[in-house]
Amino acid sequence: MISAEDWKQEQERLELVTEKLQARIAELAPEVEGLHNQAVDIRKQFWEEVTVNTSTDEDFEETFYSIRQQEALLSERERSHRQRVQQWKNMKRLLASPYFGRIDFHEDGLSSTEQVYIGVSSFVDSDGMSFLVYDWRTPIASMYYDYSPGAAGYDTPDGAISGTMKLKRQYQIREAVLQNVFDTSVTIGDELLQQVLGKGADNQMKSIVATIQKEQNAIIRDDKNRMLIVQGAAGSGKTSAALQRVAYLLYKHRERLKADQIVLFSPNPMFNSYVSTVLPELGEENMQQTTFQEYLDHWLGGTFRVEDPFDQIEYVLTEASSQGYAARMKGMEYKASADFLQALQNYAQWLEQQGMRFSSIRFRDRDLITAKQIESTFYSYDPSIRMTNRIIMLQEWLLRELNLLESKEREALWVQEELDYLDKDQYAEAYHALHKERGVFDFAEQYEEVRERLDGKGRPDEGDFDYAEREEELLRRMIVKEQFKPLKRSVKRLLFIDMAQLYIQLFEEEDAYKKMTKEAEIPSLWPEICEQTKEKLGRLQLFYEDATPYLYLKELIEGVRTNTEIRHIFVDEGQDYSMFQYEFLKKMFPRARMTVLGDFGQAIFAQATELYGEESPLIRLYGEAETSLFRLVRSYRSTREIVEFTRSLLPNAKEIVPFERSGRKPLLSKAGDGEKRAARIAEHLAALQAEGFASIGVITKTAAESKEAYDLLTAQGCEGLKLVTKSTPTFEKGTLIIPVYLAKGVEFDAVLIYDASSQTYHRESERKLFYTACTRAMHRLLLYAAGDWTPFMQAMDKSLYEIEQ
Ligand SMILES: Nc1ncnc2c1ncn2[C@@H]1O[C@H](COP(=O)(O)OP(=O)(O)OP(=O)(O)O)[C@@H](O)[C@H]1O
Repeated sequence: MISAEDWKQEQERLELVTEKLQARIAELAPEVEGLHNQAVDIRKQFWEEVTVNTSTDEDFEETFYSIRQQEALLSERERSHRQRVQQWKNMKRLLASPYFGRIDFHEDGLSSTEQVYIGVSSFVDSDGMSFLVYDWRTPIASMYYDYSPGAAGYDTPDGAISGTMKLKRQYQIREAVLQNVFDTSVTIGDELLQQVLGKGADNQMKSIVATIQKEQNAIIRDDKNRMLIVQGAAGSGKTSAALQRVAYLLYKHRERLKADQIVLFSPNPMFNSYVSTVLPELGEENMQQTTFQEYLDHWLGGTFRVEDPFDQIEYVLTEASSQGYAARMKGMEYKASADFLQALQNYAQWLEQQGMRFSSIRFRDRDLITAKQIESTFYSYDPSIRMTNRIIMLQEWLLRELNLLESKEREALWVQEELDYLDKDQYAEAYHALHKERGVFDFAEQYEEVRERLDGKGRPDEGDFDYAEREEELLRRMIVKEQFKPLKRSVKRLLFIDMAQLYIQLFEEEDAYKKMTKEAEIPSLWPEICEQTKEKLGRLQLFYEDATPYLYLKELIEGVRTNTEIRHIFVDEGQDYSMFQYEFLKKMFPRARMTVLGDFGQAIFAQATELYGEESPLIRLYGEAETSLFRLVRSYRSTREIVEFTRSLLPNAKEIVPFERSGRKPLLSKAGDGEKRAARIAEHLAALQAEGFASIGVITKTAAESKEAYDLLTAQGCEGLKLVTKSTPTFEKGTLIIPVYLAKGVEFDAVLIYDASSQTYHRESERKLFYTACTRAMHRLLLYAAGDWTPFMQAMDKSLYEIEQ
């Protein structure tokens, strides 16, 4: 706490700033309102002000300029209106809590010390010079996060500034009333952070600007490289850092970066809703949010039913005893590997010489252009021309061929028959269309007449012109054209490439595969992998592990449909993406920088990628020189007791440092099975709710287990339970029953592990799954089992938990 004198001064300053804010808001209000009306008026009057006259060229030009002028006026007004509205909104947001921090900084070489108050937005006094509040993203404010009192400094576009920080202070201000003031010496926020972290979980993530830690600040502000990779322990603030980073980038590059040029790839749709309020809370618009699955569906959904990662993981977790399991697992591993990536690149090269698969272009049960013809035309092109360019040449050739075939087709018998059978309506429709073309006839007629008069001689084809004949010809043309349309459309969409066969063709016996891929390594169980892959594709379905390689191959052949608008992509839970997916994102968004955040300790999907260290292939994506690497080891989410418990579940997690916040040790409860366990859980749920925990997660391994838990607990009289499935759209507060793979990235006040027995979690591959489930807990962790505890806990130091019999 600070001295009474200091408190008084702070209170006075807060009152002063509040008054000034109110004055500014009052000043802006009518202007904001007025500007809005003005803009609306201009829009309304737009066409009245503009005189549209196109009778002569000059009139046309005048009209054109008058429209342009009005447009410019309107857009200038709208821009200024937007700016004022933004300012006004910022002031309104500041009003309740104008700042959360202050540093007193004495810059070397200057005589005075500046008091720098820091808040979510800047507020400049009416002199236009003095900053009453600095935006947390300004360079000077970075010292608040990076230094303790003493020597300090910051970078500006004009160079580094150094000096001495004389004071560092934190504030809690609510509804413009000073609640708490802390002076901090060592790290910021310990006191404030304690309070923030001690609170209950919410169904929406919160911004952390008041308590950003130094190591997180480095991630937020790093703007050097093309690629930024963060490996961070569970609860170390990766998602939080990512979102504040978006806000920082939007501020730093506000002249050229807009929120819709940033895309966040989320682990599931529910996560989108979980993080969607952070940026608006900071006064920024939300970036675009999507999942990789949405993306796959967009490109492949028209052709295949693509399995989603949740069905894939359900298979992994529940089908161990089914036939073909080992091969499928091996296939998943291989299809996500760098080896397979290389094999596909080699395959695409091989296809440049031979082996392309095309589909014949068929029309009325016959081949118009055969696959063979297409293939030989393709391979007749100069082999030094790139594959994708040759495909374009081929496409153009096909369109030309189709035009020729179309005109020949007009004489076909079926056209005559169609003509004969045109019913009244069809004929009227055709006639109507014809009418438009008739203008051309009339013009030709007039032309001939004029020419005749000028030349003073008869028309050479006089008498020959048979209108009925021309009409029939036009009708024939229309009929054929209509029928050729879908053919041309499919050529434009490159459907003459038999992509499915091209992918299937890879899954041949070993020798063939090696030949096509420059001797790629072959995984064990290859024949079975081939069988499974072909069988699935045959049913127009794709395994999740095949979807990205398939799309990747498609792009190698057809060329990439790039998106050059996007400047930043963020990948959260980045350990769950394969190198294929990264290569793909890189190709898709050629002008974007990438931020990847993840935790290899939580890699639960088959396609996992190591993010950090020598093992990480991700560093090669843009090269070491273009990559910044960060590691976060302090965990903020859970109490010390929970972190100590969870970190001993993983062999390499000893380095994880808990934030000093204490709570109860995890509780292991042996309550028996089925109803007995449900009764015990129901008891615990009631007790936790009575203690005030509003967000509770009963975490299960699979969807089936979730359903079972839901039914048994409901039968015990538990009310208001929410069963979460992969199609649950939003994350809600309350008591959720949720499979662990859907709880990625989110957190609960209390977590109950529905079944922590050795029967449920025993395979080594399930260790990370179990770890992920336990690390969702902020304040309480309770685990249940009927028989033996999972082997992951058996070697654990007994002092790390309590037991309830
Ligand atoms: N500097 C901070 N100040 C206040 N709260 C913080 C800070 N850093 C992290 N937290 C809190 O810690 C919790 C975990 O943060 P977050 O979800 O960003 O971690 P994560 O690394 O993405 O976790 P996971 O890997 O488990 O998904 C959140 O409640 C977040 O608000």
